[in-house]
Order: sequence, then structure tokens, then C-alpha cells
Amino acid sequence: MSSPELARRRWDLLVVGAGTAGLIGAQVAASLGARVLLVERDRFGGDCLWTGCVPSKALLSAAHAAAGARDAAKYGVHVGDVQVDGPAVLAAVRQAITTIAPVDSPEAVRASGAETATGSVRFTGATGAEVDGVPVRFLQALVCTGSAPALPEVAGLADVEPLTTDSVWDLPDLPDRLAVLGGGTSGCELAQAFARLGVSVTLVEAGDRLLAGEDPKASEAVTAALRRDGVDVRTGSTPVRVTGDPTGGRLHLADGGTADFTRLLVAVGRTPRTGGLGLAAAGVAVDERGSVVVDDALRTTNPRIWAAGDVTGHPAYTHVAGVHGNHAALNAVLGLRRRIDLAAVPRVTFTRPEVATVGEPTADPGPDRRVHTQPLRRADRAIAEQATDGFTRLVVDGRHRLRGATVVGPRAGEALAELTLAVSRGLTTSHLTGAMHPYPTYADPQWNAAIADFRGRLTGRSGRVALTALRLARRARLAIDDRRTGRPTGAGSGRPQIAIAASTSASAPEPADPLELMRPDSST
Ligand SMILES: Cc1cc2nc3c(=O)[nH]c(=O)nc-3n(C[C@H](O)[C@H](O)[C@H](O)COP(=O)(O)OP(=O)(O)OC[C@H]3O[C@@H](n4cnc5c(N)ncnc54)[C@H](O)[C@@H]3O)c2cc1C
Ligand SMILES: NC(=O)c1ccc[n+]([C@@H]2O[C@H](COP(=O)([O-])OP(=O)(O)OC[C@H]3O[C@@H](n4cnc5c(N)ncnc54)[C@H](O)[C@@H]3O)[C@@H](O)[C@H]2O)c1
Repeated sequence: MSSPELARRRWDLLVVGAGTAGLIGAQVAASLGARVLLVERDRFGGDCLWTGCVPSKALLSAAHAAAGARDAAKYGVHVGDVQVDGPAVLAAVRQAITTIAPVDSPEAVRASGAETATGSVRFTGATGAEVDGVPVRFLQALVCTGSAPALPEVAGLADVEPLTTDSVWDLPDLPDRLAVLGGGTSGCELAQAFARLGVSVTLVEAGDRLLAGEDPKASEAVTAALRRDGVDVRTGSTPVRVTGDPTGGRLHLADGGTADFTRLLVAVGRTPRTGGLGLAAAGVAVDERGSVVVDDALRTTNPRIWAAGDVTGHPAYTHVAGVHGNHAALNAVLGLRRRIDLAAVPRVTFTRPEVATVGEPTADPGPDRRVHTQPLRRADRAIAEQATDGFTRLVVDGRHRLRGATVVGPRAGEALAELTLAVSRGLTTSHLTGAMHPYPTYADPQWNAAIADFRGRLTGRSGRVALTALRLARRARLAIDDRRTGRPTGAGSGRPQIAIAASTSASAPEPADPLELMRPDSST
């Protein structure tokens, strides 16, 4: 769009940044009839497409293919030496991006009715901004500028020109020896990917375990898997100095250890992209980390300006950014108050084993919580596929509602979908138990964990009383039937059963499945 046109109109919604949050925000707002301008300073599609989810999952799929081929002998399949063609692997990663890119392109956005522009946005006031110096007026704005890789302050780091998750995808070939700083989701996924592709990898994590936000048993499983893949995992290890140049160097660690590398990859977290945006001029506050402060409807401290995605400091996931973009657009354009619920945000680390989590932590739950764990070694599908590394753990509250879950193992992310629905909708283990699950699948462990919780209800005091009453009523009814038909009564039909039978109307329906009767919601 030309500069005069940008300046001439007054936009209903100026959307800043064409990552997931901005793309969805702009398209939803346009579909509601708003005059929308979406401005991106770099590439439409943002981190998820270019430097995040898409390339990392493409690289992991190549890595898992290589590992699967090496491992095939355990099924009696012999494939010989596995050769990894580094440039071809990286070209396939770029091809995945190229294939998906049109969906996020300016053309696709314009087809939804929004206008697009390329340039850097800076707010100049509460209802005004500039796009590369060209003034733009808006009724409302939506800030979706995302986050960037954080760089730690380590002496000598800049000298080796460290890779980040932004730049690692531009490598022409796989490095020989990679040191990865940070054992969070990015660090674990990329360390495993490169190791399985034949790179010698050292993973350095300052904290005492990998994936610190997950159940410690999940961290253990991933650490063990990475070590099996040949990754030199160093936890509780902080770099104090880096020596070398862009062709290679050495990490010096606080514990006196060292790690040599040809390339160093930094994956120690993210920083919100709020610098240079002019947010102060627009009356938009940021917190001490630089994240835009929003209320639960994604409104900033300027009631005409909204924010969505990573820049808010909410969990940094594409699905969060997408839901944010949708809700912010609805709230801005229609004046609704759609709120963001962070209690049931699912997340998946796509290592092998995969780690998928939702809701409350499954380790150290509160006193009114019960935990049910099912190891994968008891799941027939996992046994058949020789993939028994993992478990499913559910946290249930006093009313048997599912509050949290950790799934570790093959297809954990897919298995999590049902558990996310249960946590977000307050479903109970009887809902999970009552829905038939196909056998044999990796959903068996969660079904069995739910059944274990449900059985606990049956063996509790009220459960035992109810079951006894049903059993006795049934026996009495059979005894009456036998008397009516003149059949000899079987079990001596003692007084208690008759008493229960007598209190049961003759026309009363046959008692249903006792499990059904015991559902707290069976009456609704
Ligand atoms: C290695 C890696 C793997 C990941 N894997 C997954 C995954 O598997 N699943 C998952 O859910 N999440 C994953 N994520 C996280 C996910 O990528 C992000 O949460 C998501 O992309 C955030 O979207 P966003 O719209 O908030 O920001 P972004 O995608 O970062 O988009 C922000 C856009 O704003 C633009 N911009 C910034 N400032 C300005 C300005 N002043 N003017 C104009 N434009 C501007 C930027 O150029 C950028 O394009 C991964 C992240 C990384 C780093
Ligand atoms: N599969 C996915 O959905 C996926 C994949 C990658 C990233 N992401 C998103 O991106 C976010 C950022 O990921 P990330 O892994 O960069 O950050 P992270 O915050 O998840 O992990 C960073 C790790 O680096 C460690 N660390 C910090 N400073 C260090 C230092 N100087 N030396 C050694 N270790 C240090 C921290 O202790 C932490 O364990 C994630 O939280 C997630 O929201 C998602």
C-alpha cells in the first residue's frame, strides 16, 4: 500500500506484527467488517513459520527418521549404515517453510479483507503511529510484536558469533560439534535433533534439571533419552567465559568444566520485542521484563490499544498467540470481553519421548488432590512397538475433576487433546471412563488412569454402600421373579434383600449400570 494511502485513511484497527497473533487478529477483525491495516517489518508468518515451530519440527522429523533407522534392528530390520546428508536435511527444513508460507502471506491476508504494509511501526501518541516515518491514524491498535531470543551476559560470547533460534536455520550444513546453552524446550528439542543427525552435542543447563517447568519424572526421561542419543548433558552448569572465534571455541563453566564446539547455540529464553515501539508515547505500560501489561481481555493500559501473543509475557506458544489474536480482535471490534484463561494451556516438547502437559503440575500436588500414574510399560501398544519409555500422570481433585496431566511417550501431544478438553471444561474421571477409547492406542494409559480413579470411588464408603444396595435390590428382584414363575429360589433371599425389594416400586425401571448410577452428573 502506498504511503499517501496509509496516511489518508483512519484505520479501525492497526495491527503491528504479522506473526500468528497479528495474522489471526487482522483476519478476524477484517472478517467482522473492520478497516484493518496489518504492518510487518520483516517476514509475514513470524517466528512460528520461519524460526520456531515449523523448522524445529521439520528438523526433528529428519532426526527421528535417522534414529529410527539406526534402531530398526531391534525389530529385525537391518538397514546398514545410516548416512545423514546435512545440506539435504536443512534444505528439507526450508522446503517445509516454503510450503506453508503462502498461508501466512500478505496475499492471503488481503484476501481476508485486511490491508497490509511492510515497515517498522512506532507509536507517536494514543491514536497515532508511524510506519517507517509515514504517519498512520487509528481508532484502535493491536500490538503483536512477539519475542526475540535472549542472550546471556557471558564474557567473550559475542566473539564466537553464537547461533540463536533465529539464525540456526541459515546454516549451510550441520556443524561438527555443537554446544547448546539452555535446557528448556528449545535447547532439548534442538540438542536431540542435532545429536540424532550425527552432530556431537553438549547441552549446558544452569538449573539442576532439564525442562524445569515439567514433572521431574519427565525431565528424567528426557535427560536419559538425550544421553542415549549421545548428548553430553551438563546440568547445574553455568558458563562464565567463552573463548574462540566464529569457527570454534570453548565454553568455560563455573564448576571448572569446559565444552569445546565448532558452533555455539544459545537458547536461554526469550525477551519481548517492545524496544523502539514508542509504547510510552501511546500510554502502554510494560512490566519489569518488558512485556506489555494486559488485563484478562488483552486490553493494555491504553484502553484503545490491545496486545496479543508472546509480547504479553503469557506462555509463548503459537496456540496461545492464535487464541489471543482471535479474542483481542473480537474484543476490539465488537466491544466484547472475551477473557483469556491460562489455567488450561497445553504444551508439548517434541523430543523422543515427547512430553505433553496441561493444567496443574503433576508433581507435589496439593493435599486435596489425588495422582494416578500409568507407566507405558503396561500399555499394549507401547509394548508391541517397543516404545515403553514414558508414563501418563493425572491429577484429580476431591470431586474427581481432572485438574492436570503429564503425558510422556509417543504421540503424547495428540493424547493430550482429550485431557486438555477435560481440564478446561471441568470434566470428571467418570466422563473419561464412560467414553470408549480405541485399543490399542497411546490413549490407553490415560483411560486406565481415569478408571483407577473411578474404581477408587467405588471402593470408598459411599461407593460401597451404593453398590451393596444395588446388588441386594437386584438379588431381591430375582428372588421375587423366581417366586412368581415358580422357579426354586437360588440364594436364600433373606430379610434385608426382601426389605429393599419391597421398597422398590414394581414398575421401577431395571437399575442401570451401577457405574452409570454413580456418576455425579447422571441426574443431569
Ligand atoms: C525454536 C522454537 C520452536 C518453537 N516451537 C513451538 C511449537 O512447536 N509449538 C508452539 O506452540 N510454539 C512454538 N514456539 C513458540 C512460537 O513460535 C511463538 O510462541 C509464536 O510464534 C509467537 O507468535 P507471535 O505472533 O506472538 O510473535 P511472532 O511470531 O514473533 O511475530 C511477531 C512479528 O512482529 C514483527 N514486528 C516486531 N516489531 C515490529 C514493529 N515495530 N513493526 C512491525 N513489525 C514488527 C516481527 O518481525 C514478527 O514477524 C517455538 C519457538 C521457538 C523459538
Ligand atoms: N515445542 C514447543 O512448543 C516450543 C519449542 C521451543 C520453544 N517454545 C517456546 O519458546 C519459549 C522459549 O524457549 P527456550 O527454551 O528458549 O526458553 P526456556 O525459558 O524454556 O528455557 C531456557 C533455559 O535456559 C536456562 N538458562 C538460562 N540462562 C542460562 C545460562 N546462562 N546458561 C545455561 N542455561 C541457562 C534456564 O535455566 C532454562 O532452563 C518456551 O518457553 C516456549 O514457550 C516452545
